[in-house]
Amino acid sequence: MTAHSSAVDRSGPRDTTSAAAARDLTKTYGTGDTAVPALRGVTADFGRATFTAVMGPSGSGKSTFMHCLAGLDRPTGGHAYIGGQDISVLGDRELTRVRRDRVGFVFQSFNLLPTLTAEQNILLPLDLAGRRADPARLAAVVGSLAIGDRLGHRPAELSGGQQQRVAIARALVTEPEVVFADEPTGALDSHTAATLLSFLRRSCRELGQTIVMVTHDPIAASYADRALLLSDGLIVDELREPTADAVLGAMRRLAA
Ligand SMILES: Nc1ncnc2c1ncn2[C@@H]1O[C@H](COP(=O)(O)OP(=O)(O)OP(=O)(O)O)[C@@H](O)[C@H]1O
Repeated sequence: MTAHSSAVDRSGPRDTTSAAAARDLTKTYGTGDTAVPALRGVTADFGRATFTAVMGPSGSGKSTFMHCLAGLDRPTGGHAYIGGQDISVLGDRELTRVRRDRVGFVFQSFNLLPTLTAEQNILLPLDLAGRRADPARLAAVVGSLAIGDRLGHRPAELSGGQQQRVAIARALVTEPEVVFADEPTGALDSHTAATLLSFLRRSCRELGQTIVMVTHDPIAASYADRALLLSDGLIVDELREPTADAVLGAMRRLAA
């Protein structure tokens, strides 16, 4: 069975236009007495051009969920789909290609290469894939992130917020099916974080980018279209157009 045909079998996402999807995803670390069930059957759809925040208490499985969905880690059971393709059945080389060509990543620590300029960092994933940048896409991403006047600078010459904007541009320029962001504002002050979250929201609206963001911060989650709440390896709540207060209330109910 090819990876493509497996995406339309009965266990596949009902809505094959989803940018990403999870079906009954499970992940257990370790075995026997030391086994830790980090995901216990997570099903979710991430529609195209939507911005979802994944929230939950520490240890609830947020990072594990993102890693399994993005092909950074392998689930123990269930299926993860990127653009309708079941990535849980892929071999290592195919999975590497999916991560390189179809997924973008933004991490708390920016992960820029210090010896490269901002522009070289942004174009690095395309260079590694032997692809050329679509000039219109590059201009749209750079314009949306307002970093046009910083392209010749190296990371050390940029503020934290500017570095994270470069990292977001690097994630967006390949036109990935989905961008996964893990605590993208965790290392930034609140004002810089707000600017960055506005950029993420705009990239969703203006560039049609699908974004899945793991965060602890109810204010960060309020920039998303939807917040999924994880607890003990399961999705236990979903908030549409979440406000920071609504997210805080849902988190408090969870803690209680
Ligand atoms: N490599 C690992 N080996 C063993 N257990 C792990 C591993 N990674 C995560 N876990 C466990 O799996 C559970 C979920 O962890 P995960 O990091 O996904 O949670 P999280 O919600 O992202 O937490 P945090 O908000 O603290 O980052 C926790 O109980 C954690 O201790």
